[in-house]
Amino acid sequence: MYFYNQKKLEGLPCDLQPSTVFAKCEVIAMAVCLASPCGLLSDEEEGGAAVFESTAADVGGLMGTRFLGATMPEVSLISPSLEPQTPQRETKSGADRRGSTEEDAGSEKVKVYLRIRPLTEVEKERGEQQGCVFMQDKETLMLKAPKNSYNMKSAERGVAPNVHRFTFSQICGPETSQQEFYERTMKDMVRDVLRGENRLLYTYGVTNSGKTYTVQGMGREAGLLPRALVSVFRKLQGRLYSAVDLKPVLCQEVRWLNSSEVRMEEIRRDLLLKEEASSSSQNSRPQGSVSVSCDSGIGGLSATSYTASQMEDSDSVCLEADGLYHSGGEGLEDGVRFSVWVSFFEIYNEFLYDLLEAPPSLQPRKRATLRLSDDRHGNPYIKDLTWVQVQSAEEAWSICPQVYCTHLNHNSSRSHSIFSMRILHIHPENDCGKGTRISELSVCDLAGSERCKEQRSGERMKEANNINTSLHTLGRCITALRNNQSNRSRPPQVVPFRDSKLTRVLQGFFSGRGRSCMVVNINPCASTYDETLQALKFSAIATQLVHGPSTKTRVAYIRSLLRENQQKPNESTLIEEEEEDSDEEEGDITMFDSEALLRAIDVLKGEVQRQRQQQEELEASVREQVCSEMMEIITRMETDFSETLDTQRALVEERYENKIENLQKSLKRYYSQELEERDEQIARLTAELKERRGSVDAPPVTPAPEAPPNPEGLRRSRRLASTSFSCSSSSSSSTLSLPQTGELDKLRVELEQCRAELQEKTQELRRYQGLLSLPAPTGTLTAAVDRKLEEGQRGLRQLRADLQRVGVGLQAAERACCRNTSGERLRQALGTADDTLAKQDQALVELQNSLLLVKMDLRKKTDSLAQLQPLRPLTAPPAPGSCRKRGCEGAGPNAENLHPEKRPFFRSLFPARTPSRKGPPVHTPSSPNTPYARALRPRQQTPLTSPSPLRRRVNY
Ligand SMILES: Nc1ncnc2c1ncn2[C@@H]1O[C@H](COP(=O)(O)OP(=O)(O)OP(=O)(O)O)[C@@H](O)[C@H]1O
Repeated sequence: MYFYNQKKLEGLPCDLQPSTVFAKCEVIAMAVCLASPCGLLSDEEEGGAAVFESTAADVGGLMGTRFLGATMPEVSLISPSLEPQTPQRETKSGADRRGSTEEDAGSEKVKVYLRIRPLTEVEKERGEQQGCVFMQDKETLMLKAPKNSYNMKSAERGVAPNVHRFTFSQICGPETSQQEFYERTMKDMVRDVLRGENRLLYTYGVTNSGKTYTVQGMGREAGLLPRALVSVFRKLQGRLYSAVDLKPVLCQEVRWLNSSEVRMEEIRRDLLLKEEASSSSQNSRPQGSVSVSCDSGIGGLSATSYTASQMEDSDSVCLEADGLYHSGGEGLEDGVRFSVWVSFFEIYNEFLYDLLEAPPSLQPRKRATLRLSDDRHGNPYIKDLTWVQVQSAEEAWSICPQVYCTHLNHNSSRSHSIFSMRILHIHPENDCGKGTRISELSVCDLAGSERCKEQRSGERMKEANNINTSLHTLGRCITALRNNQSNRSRPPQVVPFRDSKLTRVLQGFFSGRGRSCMVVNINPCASTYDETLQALKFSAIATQLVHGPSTKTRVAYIRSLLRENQQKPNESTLIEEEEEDSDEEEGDITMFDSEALLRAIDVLKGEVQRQRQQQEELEASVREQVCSEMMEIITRMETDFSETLDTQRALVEERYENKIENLQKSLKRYYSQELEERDEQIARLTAELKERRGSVDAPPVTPAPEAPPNPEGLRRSRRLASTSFSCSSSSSSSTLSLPQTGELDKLRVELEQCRAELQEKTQELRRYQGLLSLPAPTGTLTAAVDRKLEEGQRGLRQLRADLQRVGVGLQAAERACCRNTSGERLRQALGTADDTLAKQDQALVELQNSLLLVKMDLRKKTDSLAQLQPLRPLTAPPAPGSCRKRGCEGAGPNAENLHPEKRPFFRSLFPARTPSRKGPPVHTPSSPNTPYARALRPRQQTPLTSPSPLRRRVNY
């Protein structure tokens, strides 16, 4: 939003792409900061200033501070060059650079000088200096924010650094004299101007920083301008063109004046000089010999009646003679005569005023404004600006200081004032001024930046706004120029010269028609620290500017263009002539006639056309190439994608097939185990039941010697193996049921044996009963036992039927499991099987209970028999294989304490036949080895467990 608004302010398009926006950020940030010369230092500006500083020091710094959220550097650094200056480069700024001003054109940085003025007496008394300005070395200045400054407040909030470092081409401290400063700054410029170059020097600084002192001077300390004038005229001594018939017009053209015009020019000059002389004498008379305000202090310059001592002093402030002067015009073109013309105007509230228009006494009350126009080459010039030919430095100064005084009194440096000196280089053979070259030296004293908030009245506020607007525009122009220079790969940015009068007037010096140099004035007072800081930031951009190509470069370029166009014979002669000229002397664009320039333009047009066509062809081929490459990439991507998709699909399918298979296997295994367990359980129960039933008739048996190895594991492994091999076919059910059927048959046979044995025993028992003539209760007991046995047999039959049903159900479940893995159906089948098994369990439990009851009855019966034993007649021979022979000592009193299930069934049933020998029961060959007895032996060791839950669901 911030940038959007700024762009609207700047008139930039708002539909920029993000990348473009970021590219523009730097410019905008700088523009925002450059708006600060108004002195309105808000907190936001301080934040923006930090952005600016980082930008100036390092292009990446902008993102670093503002956008990437990097921490604020403690010290900001602003340098004229992005790269550190090498010592080689520094040494070049000396005498070596003289005479080679153009050799590195296009790469040399714009010179920015800093001048720190000393404190005045008043300021010293006020205790102004608080150590906020340090000269680190001749090129580096350190600023440290004083306590009450805005900058310090911002620094305390962490939004701006409180120490700033600026680097300049050269820093001149308070002790630097006017002469020294002139030599460092203006001397070379004067030399270049006399050689035909255009030069601009402009001073910038806050109010009361010493700009006027630097340009004009004070008292006997002459400033840069009077020194430059003196230097020029001394160097041109004896070479001046005294006639007034050649006059500079438009931007940089010369016009031949007719006699009446010459006369008019002479009258104007006389009037100005006379007026100046009279005003000076008026000024001097009441003030006596002390003419401070208008006195240049330079010997020979002032036309006013100075005292003798002043003149002497003035003479002593003589400019140091340079090489050109000593050689009596050495370095100047031979035979060329020079005509010097001066103009002076100001830009006040964005209006141009001619300060040489007419003597003040002749001026109407309301001053006329001047208009800016463009010549046929598009160069701006001030229409109707007064140019006065001067024959000496005194004449030039006699006009200008007078106007300076007026100007100062009138506007008090609230305008930008520009003094220009045009030197016509007149060749004696050139008729009517043809081929006359013009060079120009301009000195611009920019208005000081001021705080708008201190300008309470409307007029002052307007002045300050206009000053700041023009300075802001100057800053934008410099920024745009710098961007164009530093980023040649991008299309050039439009430099907004037309946005203010000041930049439009100075445009030529920034766009190749000459060179500029900036002088920054500061005062070391703590009270103006914030304004000083802003002024330095403003100047920091200028330090990064590079001089544009000089006029000579342009001339050479035009010549090269014309050389390309040599096909036409008549043109070649012309070019030869021009080449001869060029060998002779380099000139500026005015040396070409219009035909040659038009031809050059045609060549350029053709070149533009050719390049455009080339670009179009290149673009078309690039587009085609990009399209085909993109298509290739897209096709490759499609293929890769479909391949990946197929692979993924196959993988997923395989994974799920494996999962299903595993699930089926695990289900099969689970239900096979379940079936096996059930089978075994049923078999065990059946066997137990048979054994129980058999034991009713069987004689007491000795405990089984050692239980045979549990066939359960073998059976299970056998069944598992058969299950795994038999897979899901129905054959698995037959495989499972075959051994079961055989066993059942076997059991049935054994059961029949047991039954027969039981019947035999029953008969024997009845015989005994008959012998004993037992009372009724015994018969009742026997009947109860019989009844119970019958019940047990019924239960057994029932159990068998149930078992068959369960087997069928389980087989059906097995088939369902293997055929269809549908969980629901499987669960239903399992539920049914579970129910059946539960019922069977219940029936078994009931059967067990019945057996227990039978056992209890039998025990009672046995007890009764034991009581009746002494009453039995000894005549009766013992039956073969009776209990007496088998021995049942272990079933004595100890046996009574055992659990009914754990006591030997037949021993408890027939205790009378238990052998009397002690020790563990021994399995004798005579012991009955019925299936029931065999089944009973392991049961005696392993009591029947309660029915386990039949269902263990698999969680999946
Ligand atoms: N280098 C210097 N040596 C001694 N005194 C100086 C120097 N520079 C400036 N001064 C003094 O500082 C005061 C202010 O200078 P000056 O009037 O030139 O400032 P300014 O920037 O032109 O102000 P304004 O913008 O208001 O015109 C003057 O009294 C001047 O004599």
